[in-house]
Amino acid sequence: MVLNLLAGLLPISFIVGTSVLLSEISASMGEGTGDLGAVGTALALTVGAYILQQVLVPYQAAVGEVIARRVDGRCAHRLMTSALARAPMSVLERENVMSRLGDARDGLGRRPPTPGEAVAGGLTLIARYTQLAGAVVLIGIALSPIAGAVAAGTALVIRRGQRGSLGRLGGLWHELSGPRRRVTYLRDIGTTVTAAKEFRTLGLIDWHERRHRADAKEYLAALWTGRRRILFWPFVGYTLVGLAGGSVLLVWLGRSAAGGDFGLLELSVVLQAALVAIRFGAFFPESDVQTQYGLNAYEALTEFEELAEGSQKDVPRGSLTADGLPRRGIRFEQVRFRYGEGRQVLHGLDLEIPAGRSTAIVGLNGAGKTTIVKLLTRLYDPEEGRILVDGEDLRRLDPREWQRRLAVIFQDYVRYELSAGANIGLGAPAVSADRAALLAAARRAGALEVVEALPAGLDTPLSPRYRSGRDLSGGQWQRIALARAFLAVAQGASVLVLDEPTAQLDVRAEAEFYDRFLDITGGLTTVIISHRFSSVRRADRIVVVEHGRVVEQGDHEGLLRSGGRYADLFHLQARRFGADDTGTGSTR
Ligand SMILES: Nc1ncnc2c1ncn2[C@@H]1O[C@H](COP(=O)(O)OP(=O)(O)OP(=O)(O)O)[C@@H](O)[C@H]1O
Repeated sequence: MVLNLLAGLLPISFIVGTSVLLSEISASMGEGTGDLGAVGTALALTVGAYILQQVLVPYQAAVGEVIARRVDGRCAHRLMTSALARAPMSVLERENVMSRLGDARDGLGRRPPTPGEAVAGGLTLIARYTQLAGAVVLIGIALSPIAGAVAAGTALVIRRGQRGSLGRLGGLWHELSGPRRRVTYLRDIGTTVTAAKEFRTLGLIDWHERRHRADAKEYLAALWTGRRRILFWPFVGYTLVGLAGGSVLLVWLGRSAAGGDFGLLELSVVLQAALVAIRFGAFFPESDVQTQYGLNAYEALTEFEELAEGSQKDVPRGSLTADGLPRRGIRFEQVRFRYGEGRQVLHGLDLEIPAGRSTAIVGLNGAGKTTIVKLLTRLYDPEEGRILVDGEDLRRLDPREWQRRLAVIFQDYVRYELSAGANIGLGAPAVSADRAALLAAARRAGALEVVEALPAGLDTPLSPRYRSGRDLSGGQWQRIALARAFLAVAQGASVLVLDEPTAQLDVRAEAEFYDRFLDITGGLTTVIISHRFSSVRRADRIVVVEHGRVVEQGDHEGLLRSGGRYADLFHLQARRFGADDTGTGSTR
């Protein structure tokens, strides 16, 4: 408050100082003799007020930053304690409460400027530099060209100091991105409803508070030490340059005026022009932060584009049509694959997926089942070996066309915060407005009763964050996702790939799903992935994957008879889940 009071009063002192200065000079000019003493006092008052004002501005900014951090910290703390610990869950899950919680969370996030703001801020520099050029010309004409050069030099040196320090600050910001992400993550997770459930039941609220506080302290300490290192001494240095240049100009001006070298008009012009030049050392709120940080985002964007596009060249983009494929089948031949520099996931995998039949891929966690789907969908390509579709290398097919032949539901499919209809419609955007098609797909997937129980049927938003929105249970979501896949099938996809399609269904729904599955998918090429052996026994072919290789394949009866890995795991799971292990009964 004191700083701000002073910041308000100093410009007034400055006005008084300059007015006294002008009147002293005009009086001395009227008398014909220059009273250097009176002019000097007025000049000292003016310059003093000006210097103090310049020095106060950074303090005002620094104290402002401390206040902002403390108030934000306090608000974030209040938000987190209410969300995590105090508000009853039933209240937290209400649409209007969630929406206010989201607004508060978003409002507390520090948003760096965008590249667009950098461009807009950069344009305002034209005004600043035009103003400087005009001021230099005026000083040059009214006082002397050398004084003009001093004004220009001083302005540019302090400007460079300001901008250079800000640039180095950008580097520090980048360096601290890891710790900053951790603090932001902890703050955000502390204000989400899902975390609130776990944090309460696991008793993590105190842990979270301590962790957030400690991480925030560590991050801010590093940020502020770095800032002081980067900003303080350069600021002192450049300010001294500014003061020296400014003082030279003002003293020169005072002497010339007092000596009667020029009149009131010139004095007023030069005084104001000199101040424009000196002010060039100040921080430009309309452009500096914007151009610095907005460009950080732009640099990250271009670097990302280079990396992404550079590596895109390595990915073959085939052009053969995938229309009607596969007619005979898909074959993985000696496929080897690893994610990035990680360990080998597929070790020479050979796999047949006959067209028009159902293939189940079973195996324990981490065996590589989902990886097979990612290769089949061309999200990745094999490191060695190849995948053939009717004998043609998958890499030679147009990838978009091939992907349209597939209807895939990944294990971690997305639960879109859109209406139930849109969630199903995303399976085939071309018919997403066709309600009959959506309902038919829902019926096929066993999702019709889920849709019908919703207050606005297909139009109900599937998120409690919207008015009259509803959340679904895990199993109900899975049926909606299945309906999405069936819509794609109805629109021409011929390979249906389901990764753990029943993982979240209850036992009865799972049994029902598999009992009906073969009937509703007759004639399609289907690939079902599961780690539950009993559920896929009716598939035409069962492939057992272990450590990235196919270790056994055949039908259920044959695999049981051979007494190998499938039989072992099937019996083990059957005993564990209480299922009838003769291969004919249903899950109890
Ligand atoms: N994006 C990835 N980056 C690095 N490694 C990965 C990635 N995805 C999977 N892996 C690794 O690849 C291996 C096989 O994973 P995959 O998801 O194919 O197994 P899975 O058989 O489908 O397992 P689950 O039954 O648990 O779903 C695992 O060891 C996993 O850690």
